[in-house]
Amino acid sequence: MNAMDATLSTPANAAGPAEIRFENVTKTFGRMGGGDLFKAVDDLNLEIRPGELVAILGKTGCGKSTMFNMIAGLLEPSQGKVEVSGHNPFTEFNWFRGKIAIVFQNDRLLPWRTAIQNVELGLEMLEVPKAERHATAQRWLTQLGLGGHENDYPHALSGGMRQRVSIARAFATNAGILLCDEPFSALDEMTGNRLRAEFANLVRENGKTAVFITHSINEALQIGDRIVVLRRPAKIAYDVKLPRNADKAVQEEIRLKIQAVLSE
Ligand SMILES: Nc1ncnc2c1ncn2[C@@H]1O[C@H](COP(=O)(O)OP(=O)(O)OP(=O)(O)O)[C@@H](O)[C@H]1O
Repeated sequence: MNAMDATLSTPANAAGPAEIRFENVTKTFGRMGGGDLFKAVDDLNLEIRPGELVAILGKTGCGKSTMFNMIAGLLEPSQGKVEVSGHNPFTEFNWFRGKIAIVFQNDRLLPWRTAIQNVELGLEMLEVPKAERHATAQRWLTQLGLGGHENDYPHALSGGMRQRVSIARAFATNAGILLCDEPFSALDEMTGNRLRAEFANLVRENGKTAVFITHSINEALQIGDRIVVLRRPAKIAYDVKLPRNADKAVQEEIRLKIQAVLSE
């Protein structure tokens, strides 16, 4: 199978209407002190289906975070439309409570709360009763291999363990959509590889839709059902669906194509 064929294969769990949709989206920013508007996203069209794990790859400053922030409802498009589950994430911010979870590069744990209290945080905000949120947090910490560390404070945990806590926190809220901004890039290679594989399995087993921002072609190949490469300002330069367990030759072909697109 060549990369061309790979674009035709759809992940088995990706179906139905788009969960995340960018329709002719442009985002411009005003420069400090006036002057011309700066375009970070340029007439972007993108549809992500339920259950897809999409790696978004692009050079620094190509608008990945701007896209991410529009999905999360933190930024409004200057033109065009962003829809998530059929709703407008910017104007219907309250509707999205508990429906989107974010995992950042930095674990963003609260240092004065234990691991389990950090996982419970999102559930507290959703007003889940105490006993239920405790049991849910416990279950996700155990699932992430942190049984026995529930009462440890973040400073007592390694970087990989802290990122496990933040992943447990994201899954515990039961949000259907996960937004991940380079969550493993600050970890050493072995820890990152292990956690990346576990994370991808959890996303698939739990039927989540995930958008995963990365700078790394290897990471995108390892994790994505689909890889979207952006040019600057953000516009799709290449969009490929990866067959599950793609063989080395297919991966290599896709890697070369991504390298070529990124060097344009
Ligand atoms: N609030 C803002 N005001 C002005 N310019 C901004 C703002 N936010 C982002 N930009 C600019 O828009 C462009 C895209 O930024 P963005 O952070 O989305 O890129 P990125 O692909 O996530 O970058 P990186 O890979 O370095 O994280 C950059 O040139 C950035 O300087």
